Amino acid sequence: MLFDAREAERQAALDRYAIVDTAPEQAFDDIARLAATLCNTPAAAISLIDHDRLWFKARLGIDQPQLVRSRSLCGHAIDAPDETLVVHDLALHPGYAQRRRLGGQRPRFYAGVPLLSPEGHALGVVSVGDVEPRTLTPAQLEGLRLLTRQTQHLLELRRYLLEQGRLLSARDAEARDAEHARDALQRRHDDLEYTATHDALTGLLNRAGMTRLRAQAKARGALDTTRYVLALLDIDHFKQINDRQGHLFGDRALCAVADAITRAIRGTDIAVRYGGEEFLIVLPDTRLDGGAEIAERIRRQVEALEIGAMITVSVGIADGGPGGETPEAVFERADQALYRAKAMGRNRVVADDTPR
Ligand SMILES: Nc1nc2c(ncn2[C@@H]2O[C@H](COP(=O)(O)OP(=O)(O)OP(=O)(O)O)[C@@H](O)[C@H]2O)c(=O)[nH]1
Repeated sequence: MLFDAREAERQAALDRYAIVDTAPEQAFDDIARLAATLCNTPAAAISLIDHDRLWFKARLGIDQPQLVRSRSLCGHAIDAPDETLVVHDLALHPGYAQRRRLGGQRPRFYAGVPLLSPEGHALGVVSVGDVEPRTLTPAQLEGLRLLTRQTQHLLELRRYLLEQGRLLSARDAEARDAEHARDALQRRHDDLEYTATHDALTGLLNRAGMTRLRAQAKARGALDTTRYVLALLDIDHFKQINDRQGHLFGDRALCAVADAITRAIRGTDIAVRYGGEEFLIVLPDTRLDGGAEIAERIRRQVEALEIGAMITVSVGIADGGPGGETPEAVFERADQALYRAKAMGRNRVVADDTPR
């Protein structure tokens, strides 16, 4: 039971390196070659004890990529993790059931240094082997131990780099999530801003949108430095249309008028659904006669609409420009002109002619 718990901890320690069944790596291969050169043996290996097998991270002169754990010599690493095991002649130790083949021959000589984790768990063995019985000099044994220590450092470095890679990708994922959240928030903000500043029925700017636009320096500049025309457009007898044709038809008529306005103006002009059936059109860089032409074009287009009932509009226009009058005063004059258009019988454009 105690053994099971210790073995589980040992296996968990090995698993943290995520190294078993990975591809060969030059640094580990180099250490195995150094061990073979140092000890003058035809075989050397860096092996890891994984569940019921011994898996070679690096091997030189060994035919199989892994061994059955119970038939390997690795048990010594677990039984005596601080000791180097040297078996001068395996043939004299029938207990060591050696199935491993070294270049097709049976191994006779084995020396292995346990490979430990910083907490002292036996992860595997750095070993050398030969097909002849033999021994190692004290210097060779010491060298093998030093190479084992280097392997431990290499394992730690490898685990550290893996961990850093994992942390980096986690941070990248977090940054991506934050960016998505920011984008979603921005989209939500844009949606709310659009909803707040646009009329849901016609898609034109609403009064709040117009106010927001007026507050923008660019729009203020356009009205302060160039001549412009304000047009106030009102659908005639709209109450009657609603009463006779129903509210849904009334809504359709409002959309059709908004479309007619949008079709008649330029991209730099501004159309606003100002009230229920009242629209404000701002025509920057325009003189009164030009504004009257555009207003007349809209009026004709509305008159020509074929939506099931005749619709007409009355339009009052006034011009403004740099210096003197505020846009509010120009608006007031356009409103007066609209009033006169209504009074003169509707379905017409009236330009403000107040002497100034
Ligand atoms: N269907 C619909 N009707 C609206 C909407 N907003 C305002 N109205 C209606 O528009 C009508 C406006 O009526 P009035 O202000 O009396 O003006 P009018 O009937 O157009 O008369 P004149 O402007 O004098 O030609 C009212 O009946 C409102 O209920 C809307 O979004 N949809």
